[in-house]
Amino acid sequence: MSKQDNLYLVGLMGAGKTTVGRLLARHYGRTFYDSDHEIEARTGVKIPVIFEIEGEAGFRKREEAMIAELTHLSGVVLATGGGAVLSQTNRENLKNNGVVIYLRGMPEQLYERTRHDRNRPLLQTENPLARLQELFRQRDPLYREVADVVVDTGRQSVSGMTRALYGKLDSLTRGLAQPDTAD
Ligand SMILES: Nc1ncnc2c1ncn2[C@@H]1O[C@H](COP(=O)(O)OP(=O)(O)OP(=O)(O)O)[C@@H](O)[C@H]1O
Ligand SMILES: O=C(O)C1=C[C@@H](O)[C@@H](O)[C@H](O)C1
Ligand SMILES: [Mg+2]
Repeated sequence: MSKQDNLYLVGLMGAGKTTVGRLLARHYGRTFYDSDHEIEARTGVKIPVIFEIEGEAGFRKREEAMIAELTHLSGVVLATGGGAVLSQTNRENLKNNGVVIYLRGMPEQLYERTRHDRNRPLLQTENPLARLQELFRQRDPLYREVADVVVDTGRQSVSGMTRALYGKLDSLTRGLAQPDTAD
């Protein structure tokens, strides 16, 4: 398996990893996985319940095992959980087995996108914007460390961002990608 066989998305909560990941998978004819969804499917409960029962540390263990499993597959687009890059093992698995795309959003914008959603336990605080700012400071260097491509989500729409990505990725994955040019 070579690095070009897979595409991995990293970035903070609300960056668009799941949304953009699905579109990339369809475009390149690859199988889409979302590590958060796989963990939920495997445990039969939502992520906030895992945090409640096992704490963040318990969730991170499950996440590490899941990322290891998913980065051993070939021909996939993988949307990772926002905190996956905290683990060095995950960072190595991601860097070694796929082209890593960092969807880079600013905390203020991510706050707007996530404020009505209750499924992100780390944002269930009095001041979720301050939490996103803190997470951005901690994690931006880690996302950059693993990334082959950095895309600022800025004010771009999902479709604008995905189109810009096709151009960058086609040169990185030349010969291996099988774009479905219909979208
Ligand atoms: N570029 C964008 N412009 C506007 N809205 C966006 C953009 N990207 C994502 N969104 C919206 O933001 C919300 C969060 O996106 P999404 O769930 O894909 O993020 P995520 O990175 O997978 O987050 P998490 O790490 O929490 O799983 C969704 O409602 C999505 O439609
Ligand atoms: O940023 C994070 O640490 C998280 C992001 C989500 O994708 C989930 O993996 C979980 O809510 C933790
Ligand atoms: Mg997601």
